[in-house]
Formats: sequence, C-alpha cells, structure tokens
Amino acid sequence: MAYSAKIGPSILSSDLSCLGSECVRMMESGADYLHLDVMDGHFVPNITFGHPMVECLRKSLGQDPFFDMHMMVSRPEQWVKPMAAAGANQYTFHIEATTNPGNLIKEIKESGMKVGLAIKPGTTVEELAPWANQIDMALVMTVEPGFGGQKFIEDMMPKVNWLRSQFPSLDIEVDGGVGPDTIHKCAEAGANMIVSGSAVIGSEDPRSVIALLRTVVAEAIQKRSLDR
Ligand SMILES: O=C(CO)[C@H](O)[C@H](O)COP(=O)(O)O
Ligand SMILES: [Fe+2]
Repeated sequence: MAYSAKIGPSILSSDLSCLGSECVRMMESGADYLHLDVMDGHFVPNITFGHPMVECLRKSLGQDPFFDMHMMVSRPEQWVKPMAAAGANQYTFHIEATTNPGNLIKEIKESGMKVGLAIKPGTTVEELAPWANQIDMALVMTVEPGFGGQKFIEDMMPKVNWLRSQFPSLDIEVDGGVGPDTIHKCAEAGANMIVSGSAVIGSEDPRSVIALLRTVVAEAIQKRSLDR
C-alpha cells in the first residue's frame, strides 16, 4: 500500500490579500501540501488567479511546499507550460474540460509535473477509470466546482470506494465540504488526499483540525491494510 494520509488546505476561502502569509500559516500548521484553486470564469462561474500568482507564491515560499493546482478551466492544455514554469508540482485537470485526456496527461508529464485527474459530481467514475493507470492522483469532487464553503455531497463516496477497490495504490483526493464532520465518510471510502478549505482556514486552531483529519485518514488506511 503505497499511499499515505495527506492534508492539503485550499486557500480559496482565506484572506486573498494575504495569500503568501496564509500559505505559510497553513504549512506551519502541519499541512502536507497546498491545494490552489484556479478558476477561469468559464468552466466554472467564478474567477480566482492564474500562473503569475503561482510564480509569486513559489518565489515567496521557496521550493518546499507542494503545489497541487486544481485547474477549473476550459482548455486546460493552454496552461500546462506556464504552470510548470511558475513552479507548480501537480496539474489536476477536469476530464469534462478536454477531448483528449491522453495527450494532456503526456504533456503534463513531459513538463515535469505530476498528473491529477478530476471529475465533477455529475461525471461517472467509469469515465476516469481508463486513465487511472497513467495518472498520479484521482480527484473526486464532493461539491459542484466553483465555490468554497458548500455542503459535502455524500453520494460521491461510492465513487471513492470503487476507485480504491480497483486501484489500491492510487492517490485519491476528495475536495469540497470536507472537514471534521465529513472526514470519516471520506476516510472509510478510501480517500487519502484530503482538501479542506473553510473548515481549516476558518478554524481558530487550524493545527488541530489538520491533525484530526490526518489521524482519521491514517487510521482508516491502517485498518484497510490489516483487513487485506
Ligand atoms: O475546488 C474547490 C471549489 O470548487 C475548493 O477546493 C473547495 O471548495 C474547498 O473549499 P471547502 O472545503 O470550503 O469546500
Ligand atoms: Fe479545489
């Protein structure tokens, strides 16, 4: 079992005028990686930031933090090279946004980044499955992409469960409405990369929330390995 519990705060709901210091605050609170939400106002009805911001964050934070780019954009092909040059570590694109996932996976790998493949709540996991052996991470959205602070959609858990049963060592990420109230469902289903925005950022004690999320997931991973 190659995968481990990792917690990646989404900085979407932080004070964006202090993005650099918010990222530092999350890393100092025990985050394993940073989940950076890129929205283009076209694939989703909201706009955030692009590669110039990522480049500034990389310069200010140094080489250490792992940047998981959640690309909620149409034509994700166009940002692969700029994001790689800006210092992104993983490029997670939506399968709904491209007609040629195979070529995009190849381009991302050639540019030196890891590959994440995301599905919206309305997309079946069978659409992702043919690519699962070529990617580093599968992202099962647990809200409709576009906004932080939405309610967790529990109906997505069978997708996670199925992916874990079919691909025992794949990194599986959940994103949207995940926090102390919903983490048990995600962990039991088999997710190991946990994005949490408002529950972590809005907490007075982000360190404790991150530690709790990681403990729940690590315990579920251990239980699964004992059950095998
Ligand atoms: O991709 C996203 C929204 O499209 C965000 O990563 C996600 O919503 C995280 O925020 P929260 O935990 O508050 O739901
Ligand atoms: Fe996200």
